[in-house]
Amino acid sequence: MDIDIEVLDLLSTKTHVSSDCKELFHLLQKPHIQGLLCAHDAVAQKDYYPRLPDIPLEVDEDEETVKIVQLVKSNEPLGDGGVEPIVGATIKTCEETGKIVIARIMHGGAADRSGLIHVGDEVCEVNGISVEGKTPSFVLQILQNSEGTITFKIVPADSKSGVRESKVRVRAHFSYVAGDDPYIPCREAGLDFVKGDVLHIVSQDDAYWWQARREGDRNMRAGLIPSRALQERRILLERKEKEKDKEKSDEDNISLCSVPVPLPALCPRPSTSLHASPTKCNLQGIKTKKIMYDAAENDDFDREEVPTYEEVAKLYPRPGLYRPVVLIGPPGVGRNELKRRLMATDSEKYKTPVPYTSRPPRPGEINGKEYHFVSREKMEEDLEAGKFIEYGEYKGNLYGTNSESVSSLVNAGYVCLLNPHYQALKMLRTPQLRPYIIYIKPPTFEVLKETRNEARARSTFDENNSRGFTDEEFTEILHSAERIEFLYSHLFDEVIVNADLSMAFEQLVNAIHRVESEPLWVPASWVQ
Ligand SMILES: Nc1ncnc2c1ncn2[C@@H]1O[C@H](COP(=O)(O)OP(=O)(O)OP(=O)(O)O)[C@@H](O)[C@H]1O
Repeated sequence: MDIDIEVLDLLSTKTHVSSDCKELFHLLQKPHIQGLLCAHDAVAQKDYYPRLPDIPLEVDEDEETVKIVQLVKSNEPLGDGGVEPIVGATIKTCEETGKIVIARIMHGGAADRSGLIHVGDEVCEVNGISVEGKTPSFVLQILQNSEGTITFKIVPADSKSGVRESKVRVRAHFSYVAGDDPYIPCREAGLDFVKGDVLHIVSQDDAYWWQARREGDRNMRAGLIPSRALQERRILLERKEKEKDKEKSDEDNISLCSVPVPLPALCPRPSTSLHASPTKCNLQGIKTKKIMYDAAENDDFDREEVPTYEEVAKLYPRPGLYRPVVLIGPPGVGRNELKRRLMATDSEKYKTPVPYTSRPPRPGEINGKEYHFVSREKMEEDLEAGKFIEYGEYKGNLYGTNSESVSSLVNAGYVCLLNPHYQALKMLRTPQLRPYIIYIKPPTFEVLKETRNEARARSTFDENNSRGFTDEEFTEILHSAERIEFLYSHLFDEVIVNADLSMAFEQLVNAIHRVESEPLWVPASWVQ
């Protein structure tokens, strides 16, 4: 800084200076250059807080194996079972030797950034106080009572497992609050996240506690999260508990009232499916009613997957090759309306595949326009061969969407729009199709009723009459929504609440634009 002033003085006295000198004169007066020079001087003169004490010279016996490390106390964890955060590491008593050792280094924390402390290092002294034979809480007490820098005397672990950062990214399928977790070894070291967050897993060394950062988070320090194995165990345990509670309450109910009281049917349920997945073949504005699927609700507790984390990677958009857009939602929520509007904006961009049916064509129907008409035998053969991404039976006829119809639209450069029954989701979510799944969610009962009645919306529950929705049907939409969310919310890429139709449509257009133009997270297996 002194030199800066000197140079400025010198230049200011000159009357004729070159353009370079003028520029230098100008630059040296800039506040950020002066700030930089001041910072340089402060570091060079060790003029900063806290001032590190001199390293003790009386290092004993085996100098080779002892390390003196000084760290500045900060708000990062050094704990054993949830004590005050201090330097970004946790300690424990080694079961074999009884000595205090470093149990875990938090990625990006002070200890990690120093590069001087490693897992397994033995802590001999803290601030000159021997901790031999002491407990971790004794060490923590010293740390809690100390100010500024902390000096550790450490015996390095024999084999320092070079902690290399993994590149794994996962999408969390559950939300986590470390503060509410009674099992986390150090609450302050935990990382909170919400369902859908993408996490960068930096260490999976511990079987139960991984270290992770939220993707895009500027905080360099990683936090502890439950490992997949731990979370799976928890979910299964929770489910068991719930089942037990349910059984118990059922037993109680039976003892109170031995005759089961049937619940009033909310709306007539149509026939049950031949196979799992249903289809909705409403194309190019042709309203053909086909509620034909499994109305049984036993899929509610039939979720064989335990959704914890899903490994993801970025998929970069490829010009001219668009990912199919799948609209999922409860029947009646407005998926067809949104799809219709989209196709109306640009019929040369958005297409929907023509479904197949074993039903004979009706007068005026053209093969390949409303449907591809095929024999039942042919359709059954193709179903058997797994050629359909969704299919079902309605009034004795088979209906379905052939996967080839989807891929030929995609390969021809169209944005392929699909609004299948939700049970078809798993079949659709493949590395070949790479769909972008948008869940169309109903708003609250009041808003649903108000918006639909205001717009004179037509009920989709009664194929024989054009009439408005009934209250029971609105309730049914919300009930189906709950089931879909329970079963499949971990598969949604995006959620759009269809309250105000034009707002929902705008969100849909924006979502499709994102899919076309931005790299997005997808299951890692899709990009390998
Ligand atoms: N946000 C909205 N506000 C008002 N009316 C809406 C809204 N969204 C959809 N509708 C109307 O609700 C009715 C049902 O919509 P649509 O046919 O799109 O339902 P769907 O989800 O395709 O149901 P299904 O799968 O049973 O055919 C239509 O009359 C549609 O215009």
